[in-house]
Amino acid sequence: MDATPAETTEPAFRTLGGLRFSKGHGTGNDFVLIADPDGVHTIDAGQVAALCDRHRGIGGDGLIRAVPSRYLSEGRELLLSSPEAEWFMDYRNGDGSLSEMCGNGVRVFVHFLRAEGLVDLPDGGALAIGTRGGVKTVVRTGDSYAVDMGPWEFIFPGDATAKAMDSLVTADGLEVPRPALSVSMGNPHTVVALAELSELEATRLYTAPQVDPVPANGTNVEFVVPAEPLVHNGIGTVTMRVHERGVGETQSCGTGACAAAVAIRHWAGAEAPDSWQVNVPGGVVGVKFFAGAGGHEHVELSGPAVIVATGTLS
Ligand SMILES: N[C@@H](CCC[C@H](N)C(=O)O)C(=O)O
Repeated sequence: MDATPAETTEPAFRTLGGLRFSKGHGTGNDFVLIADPDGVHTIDAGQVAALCDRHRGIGGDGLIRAVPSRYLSEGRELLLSSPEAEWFMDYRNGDGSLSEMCGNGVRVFVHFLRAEGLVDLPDGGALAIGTRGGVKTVVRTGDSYAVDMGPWEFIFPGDATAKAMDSLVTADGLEVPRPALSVSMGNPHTVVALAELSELEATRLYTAPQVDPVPANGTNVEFVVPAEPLVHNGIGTVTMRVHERGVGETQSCGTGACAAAVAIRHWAGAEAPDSWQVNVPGGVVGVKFFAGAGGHEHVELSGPAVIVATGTLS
């Protein structure tokens, strides 16, 4: 019987051979990172999915290409009003789809730019980053980063102050559909409150939760349990699990943590604090609300960033 010679290179990687990559994460939300200072590496959706494959690729929840903003049409548009946003975070989900924003990703992105020697950011310094969700300013404290994520908004129209929910979510392990609130952080989120940690543990996220009505471009779904008591020393605490659009269940989601804090603060009413701790399976991130430019309330996300490896694609 003739033996078929074994392939030594995954087909999707062939045109990427020799490309350097890093692997990094923010509270367990992990990314393949590629520096493209000359704007020459087009990585298509199939290649992103192959690189992010956990069995046959490097493995990651998403892929981030670091490219000067001037090489992308979206970046050039941002440069008109924010010339300081020299670097653009070209983010893809693990299935190759685009998302407007990634909160853990932007922290890891800045850490990667530093590690590659592409920026010099002193402790306490700030860096403006172009993203498909607009320009985000990132402030460094050691190897932790705080990101001005900009304003939040409810996705579905209606009386914002009166509404407690605007959709229903069904997931394996939860007996009845649960009320939820859909919040945009540039990308879409639907936040479901559960009463007990045991319910959060019982929720199975191998398959995508069903959301009705679903936001126009799909949604990330966050399941959250408020701490008891909710507020301690002026800080609110919630525990969260997330099913991400274009990925599946992840260890953490920065924009999801912001959306979770928005929803829980809204449900808690006037006495709710502006500072939040969000516990996720991969660690802890901080969320703060503050008065931003133009009289809009902004959300700040803070947390660590880690680079674990660098290598070269075969
Ligand atoms: N994990 C990210 C969000 C990544 C994008 C998301 N899957 C989407 O499609 O919107 C984060 O940390 O914010």
